Amino acid sequence: MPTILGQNQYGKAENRVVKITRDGATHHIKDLNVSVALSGDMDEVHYSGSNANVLPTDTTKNTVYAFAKEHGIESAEQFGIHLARHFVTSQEPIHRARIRIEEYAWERIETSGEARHSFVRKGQETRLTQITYDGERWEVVSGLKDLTVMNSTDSEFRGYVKDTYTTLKEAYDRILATSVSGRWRYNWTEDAQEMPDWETSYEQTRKHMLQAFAETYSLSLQQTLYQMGTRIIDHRDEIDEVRFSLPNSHHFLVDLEPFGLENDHEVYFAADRPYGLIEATVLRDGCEPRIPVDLTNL
Ligand SMILES: O=c1[nH]c(=O)c2[nH]c(=O)[nH]c2[nH]1
Repeated sequence: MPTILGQNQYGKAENRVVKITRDGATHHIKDLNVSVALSGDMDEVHYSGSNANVLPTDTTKNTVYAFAKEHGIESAEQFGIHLARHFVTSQEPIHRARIRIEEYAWERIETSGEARHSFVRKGQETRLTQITYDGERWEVVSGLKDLTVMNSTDSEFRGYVKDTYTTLKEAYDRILATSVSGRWRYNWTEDAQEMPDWETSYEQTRKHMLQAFAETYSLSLQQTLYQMGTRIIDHRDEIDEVRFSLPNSHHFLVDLEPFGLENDHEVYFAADRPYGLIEATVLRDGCEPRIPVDLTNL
């Protein structure tokens, strides 16, 4: 049966680009997911396998990252227009470019200090609680999940163990990003104490967690986690135990040198997996750990 080629397009999908613009101590962030689809004179690559008209999808990816540096990201629309025009006008066989962009919104975490490089993703988190009562004892464990936060500086990771399989380069200034899953256990007992104001307790616990994340100069995510837990225990008398499960959402600096561009901690590739997973409980001294080790069981 003879066949003919119908509509076709190709390109690199879901290029996760994070652009940090540093204005002194105030950083600005643009976080995009950019998909490129090109079409034009592409019959031959399908019919005979000739790649003579094919700009590699790998190149379309590099272009996204290089343009983030060269032209900046003022808006997703402006960035998409730039890219689409580039592919169609610079490559004769390419007649049409479709650039799809998802943009993730970030809000600044306000802190008491001068630094303005900490952000929380908008509209993401889910608040949780679990209440257990056996006729005698109450246990209230509350928490949250999917609270995504980022520090665009003030994070290092170095001085770690190096064995035969270690290739990781020491980081002196990296992005620290995570999606917080946390649970905290209340010490409330019916007879002994007035009931906490649960709404205020949640708001304040969340606030201390975010501020500790923002204000800790991080030597590891483990250290940041411990600071977040400690800040809660120190400020909230009604809480005896905090457990966190923190994925380390890796952001890799993109090598723009092959394009003659310097990347001074500006353009990052946001990887979704694999990720480090850092988990720990922080306890008020003398209290028993009761939050399960695996938070998915709660
Ligand atoms: O904060 C970190 N803690 C680690 O244990 C670790 N391991 C790693 O490869 N990167 C990091 N980062």
